[in-house]
Amino acid sequence: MSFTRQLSEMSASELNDAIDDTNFPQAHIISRGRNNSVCSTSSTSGTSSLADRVVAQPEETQPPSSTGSEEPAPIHPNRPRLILKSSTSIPENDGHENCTFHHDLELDHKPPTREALLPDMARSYRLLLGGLGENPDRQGLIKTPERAAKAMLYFTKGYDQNLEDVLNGAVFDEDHDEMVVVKDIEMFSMCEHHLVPFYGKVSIGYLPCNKILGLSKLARIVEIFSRRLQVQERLTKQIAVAVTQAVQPAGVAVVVEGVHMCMVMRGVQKINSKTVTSTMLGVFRDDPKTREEFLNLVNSK
Ligand SMILES: Nc1nc2c(ncn2[C@@H]2O[C@H](COP(=O)(O)OP(=O)(O)OP(=O)(O)O)[C@@H](O)[C@H]2O)c(=O)[nH]1
Ligand SMILES: [Zn+2]
Repeated sequence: MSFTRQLSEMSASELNDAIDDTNFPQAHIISRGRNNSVCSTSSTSGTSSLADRVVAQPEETQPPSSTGSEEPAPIHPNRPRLILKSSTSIPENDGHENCTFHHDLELDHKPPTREALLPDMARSYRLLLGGLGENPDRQGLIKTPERAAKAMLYFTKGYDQNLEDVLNGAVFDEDHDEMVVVKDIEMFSMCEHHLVPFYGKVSIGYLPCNKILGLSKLARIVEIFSRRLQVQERLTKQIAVAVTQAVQPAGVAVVVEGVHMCMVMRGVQKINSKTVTSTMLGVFRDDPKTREEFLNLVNSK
């Protein structure tokens, strides 16, 4: 079973199940604003040494490895590698492992590509225009159904992507044991309740265990999961789980700050409110110093 398929199929509760109980995400509130992504590496010193901030787990409490003996021994034996539980609840591959659209939305049809959906989608938009009392045949609207269908496919193009392809092998063996943070990654997503956008920024940190990830791949992971119909909480968790699957680090931290247009343009109409969600796994959850170091880096100018 490919790890890509596991993630694409997971509901929020399945993601929770996949994360070892000791690493269940906690919520933190932060607020700040910056536009550009910044990659930071931080050295640990003095009282915040690596040994201090790692909470070593006794052998018997280690989460079971999904790959068994294939896991390389960590360079730092007292740093537990964060490994997802084997996803026994995930059904076996039925030959549609790349068809994440099918799996995420639990639809019956199995389109060979999502582009094949365009004609039906365009017809639906044409009906919608009629429903609005518009004339879909007037000059300005004649191509609108097709344009809107293409736009919607773009907004949800993450359904066409999978983690393995996106990583493209850019996982490197490296004896680096300090925190890596890529912050302020722009994010555009679609609220699954109202089909209107929410947007904002994502900050990701991880503590490597012998493996590092190509930096751009963190932003690409954000794209995989933000370009779908989403809720912010699930998006946050999926990003953290994907980073865990990619490099099995000692810990992963993800903070997402989002503005939901369903709360701005309609409904409660609160134009200044922001939603902040976080997922803290491994040492980021267990060790307050590590979490604080991450949040300081995320909040620094
Ligand atoms: N938890 C969560 N809720 C979301 C997200 N995006 C939208 N929502 C909420 O989904 C809820 C849907 O509530 P409903 O009462 O069914 O729909 P509604 O009548 O349009 O609700 P209002 O937005 O309050 O007008 C609203 O409270 C939205 O704010 C999200 O990413 N996470
Ligand atoms: Zn909404």
